[in-house]
Amino acid sequence: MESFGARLHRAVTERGPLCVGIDPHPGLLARWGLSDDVRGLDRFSRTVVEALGDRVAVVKPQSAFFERFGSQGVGILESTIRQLRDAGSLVLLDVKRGDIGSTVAAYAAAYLDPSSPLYVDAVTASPYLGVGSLAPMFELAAAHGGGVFVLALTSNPEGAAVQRAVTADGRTVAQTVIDEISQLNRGAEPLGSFGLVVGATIGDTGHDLSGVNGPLLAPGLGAQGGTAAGLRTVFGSSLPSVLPSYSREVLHAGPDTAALRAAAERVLADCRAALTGA
Ligand SMILES: O=c1ccn([C@@H]2O[C@H](COP(=O)(O)O)[C@@H](O)[C@H]2O)c(=O)[nH]1
Repeated sequence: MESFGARLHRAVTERGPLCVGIDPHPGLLARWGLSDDVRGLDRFSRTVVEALGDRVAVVKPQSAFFERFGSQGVGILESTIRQLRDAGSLVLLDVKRGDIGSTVAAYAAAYLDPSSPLYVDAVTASPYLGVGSLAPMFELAAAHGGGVFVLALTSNPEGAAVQRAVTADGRTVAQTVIDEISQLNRGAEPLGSFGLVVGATIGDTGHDLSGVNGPLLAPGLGAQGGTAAGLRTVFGSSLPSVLPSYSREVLHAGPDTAALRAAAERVLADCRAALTGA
């Protein structure tokens, strides 16, 4: 079974370092001339898949925007996941799950077991019940070639108070998360399957990401004020592991598929330049 890290490495090599989110905000549905209901949600998601599914390395549906329509919305999420897989992009479900270990095992079964209707390539997870509580997710991901991206230093301003608090051993909470994920990726080639979420908005915080050996998902670009040029300040020598993530910045260009593709190409060019220094 090929690992998620290896599959991600290949996707980024072939398609470029870019993740685009599917975030059907009510305002975006209106901007696209769509109704704020399941029909609008379905049209929105299909349009993004049609425009980007065959060219972007990773697509990240934001589960919240599907869940708000109940079971029908979750049904559309399931079909969006299938369409993305058929189109060839990796699917990272942004669902930020976390709980006691026995419940995490059920979340793992929901998203990382190939027999589940919501099976995806990778999920986002919250470490605030302890990184160890996520072990069932890490185990199922490893067994089936999946990935898990754990929140470390999030893009929102409120995150710092918790994530940068200093623990008894002098490390920040975020650094303890970073170090535990680094352990999981030890020796993995070409890239570990366990990633971290580090916002593109946070500036230079002095955290040590050098040992992660896994993907660093960088949301916060565009609408939240982060810039491709600023990635160097946030990630320093870890830039080659960064997977930049945009949602509204690209989605604002829709519903025209050519315009969505052009927006994705523009941000990808910015990111390539920022990540390679070219
Ligand atoms: O630290 C984080 C973690 C996750 N997100 C999610 O990414 C997208 C960002 O959307 P934009 O429109 O590009 O701002 C969204 O789904 C967030 O829930 C994040 O922003 N920051």
